[in-house]
Amino acid sequence: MSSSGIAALSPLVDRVLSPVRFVDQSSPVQCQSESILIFLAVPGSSVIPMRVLESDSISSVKLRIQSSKGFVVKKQKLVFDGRELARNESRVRDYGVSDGKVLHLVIRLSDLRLITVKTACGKKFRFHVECNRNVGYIKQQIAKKGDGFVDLGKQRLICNGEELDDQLIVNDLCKHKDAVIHLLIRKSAKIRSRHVDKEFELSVAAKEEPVVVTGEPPNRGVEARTLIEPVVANPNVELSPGIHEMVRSALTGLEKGNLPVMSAEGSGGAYFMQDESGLKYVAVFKPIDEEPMAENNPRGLPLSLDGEGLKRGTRVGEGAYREVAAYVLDHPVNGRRSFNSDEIGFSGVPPTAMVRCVDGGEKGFKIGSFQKFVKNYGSCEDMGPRAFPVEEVHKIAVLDLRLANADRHAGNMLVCKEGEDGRFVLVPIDHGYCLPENFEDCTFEWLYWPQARQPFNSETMDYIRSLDADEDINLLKLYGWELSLECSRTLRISTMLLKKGAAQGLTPYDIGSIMCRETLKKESKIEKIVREAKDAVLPGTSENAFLEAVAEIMDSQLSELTL
Ligand SMILES: Nc1ncnc2c1ncn2[C@@H]1O[C@H](COP(=O)(O)OP(=O)(O)OP(=O)(O)O)[C@@H](O)[C@H]1O
Repeated sequence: MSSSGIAALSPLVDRVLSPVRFVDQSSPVQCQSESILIFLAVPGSSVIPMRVLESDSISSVKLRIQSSKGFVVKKQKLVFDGRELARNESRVRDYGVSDGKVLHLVIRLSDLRLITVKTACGKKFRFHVECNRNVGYIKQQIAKKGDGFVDLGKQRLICNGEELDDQLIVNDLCKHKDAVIHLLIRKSAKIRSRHVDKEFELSVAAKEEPVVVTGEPPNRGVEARTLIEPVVANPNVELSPGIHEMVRSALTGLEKGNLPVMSAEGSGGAYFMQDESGLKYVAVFKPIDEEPMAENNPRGLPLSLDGEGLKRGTRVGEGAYREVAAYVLDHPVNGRRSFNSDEIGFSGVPPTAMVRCVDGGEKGFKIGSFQKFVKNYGSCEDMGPRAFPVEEVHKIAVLDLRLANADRHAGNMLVCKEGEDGRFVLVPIDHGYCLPENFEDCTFEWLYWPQARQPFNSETMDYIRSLDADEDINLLKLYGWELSLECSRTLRISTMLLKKGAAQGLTPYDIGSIMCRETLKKESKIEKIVREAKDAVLPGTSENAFLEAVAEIMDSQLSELTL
């Protein structure tokens, strides 16, 4: 990768990222007038100006960020005006992005190290490097950023008495806690390096002294004094032994001093809780106050102005409830989810509960979802979908269709292996945006997979037939979450669509295509059905009568479709 591949996020930005394209000679004026200057805000650094065309697709903008800044497209999340620019094929202007606007870029936290170089005479400059850069690259940056005062050829980096090879990776430098690194320039100067939170600090000093580099991953929010307990709104709900065991194990881990480790991925705070041995993760804790656009979000996302979450029809601070709801509603094949059973659900959502975690912060505690950690081989983002068994894809499709999930991207399906033949098993995670108030942002990664075009098998059909949205709403109420009218309407309509569609022999693809918008601006078939039903009933009509109107319109649309 070229040297421009780093996030050189100094206040003096080297150059504006400008669009590279084949210009249509016949309409140069139009092309120019579309060009706008936007700014990328990246946590912990100054903004990056970027020139784009309003007609650029989101994927092409991400590609340009990748080629000039090095952040892999798959790991980027762009947020504008409180909304994730989730549809890669949509255009910049579709999301209302115009000249001078700021886009927030969320990337993997652990991928960056902020390097601060201080000279003996007080000169200071900073730059970022990614963990996968090597020592030679750091030297280049020091030479470049230091206005040539540190000649490339005269830099030497020493660790444990041995000169570091230029090929050594930054991540390996920070691997061992308390590693001591000397960076020598000519004979007399040296650079002191220190790993502070996610920063990796180097300071050039006149005489040599050993300094400490810690290789700790960034860790924020949850601190050493943390203790955990389940939160149950209804005293009659007895949590299952498996959930108690998960909490107990994380608690023992904390008591032993095994602190939560912040995940590098995701747009909210997610912490891996360790067991007593410190060798195993047992759970993932996602505090409410660190959700995207919540007050303590650690990924640099701004506060939501109107309380709406990153996806339309969701609320900031409700993500943890939705996570728990997805588990509670994931009924086992042979019956309903019951409080004190650990039976795995049809779709395999890992056991999830609400917990309260005492911490050293201002409030003294954090509340959030607590989900069993699932050992995995990566996510569906890391491999093509062809190898996944059809029923594995269908079980996730059923869950997403029932819950109108607005965040089923490939990174939210973990890939595991089972049995002696190493059969692939998919585990759905991250349900903070399920059961939205409307269908606007529903997107399903699996929709484009070949398995989605296969019919449901008989076991899945039986399961779908057994679903009952009213029962589900009552179950959630028992757990302490009374769904709003809008969210319960979503659950009722999506369950209705799944049941009716499956009964008519439609595939997950067919049903998913009714639920998801084809493009950002074009309403989906389900939205159209809901709109027509609203138009058809009189104001003040009961919810049941409204749902009957939805059912009637849905029936006629489905029969048109099957014809
Ligand atoms: N139950 C789990 N078992 C194992 N790993 C998990 C689990 N839940 C989450 N993770 C890991 O933690 C990371 C962050 O979690 P998650 O995706 O739920 O966070 P998020 O902030 O909601 O992300 P997103 O930006 O996708 O909405 C995931 O990428 C995944 O690697």
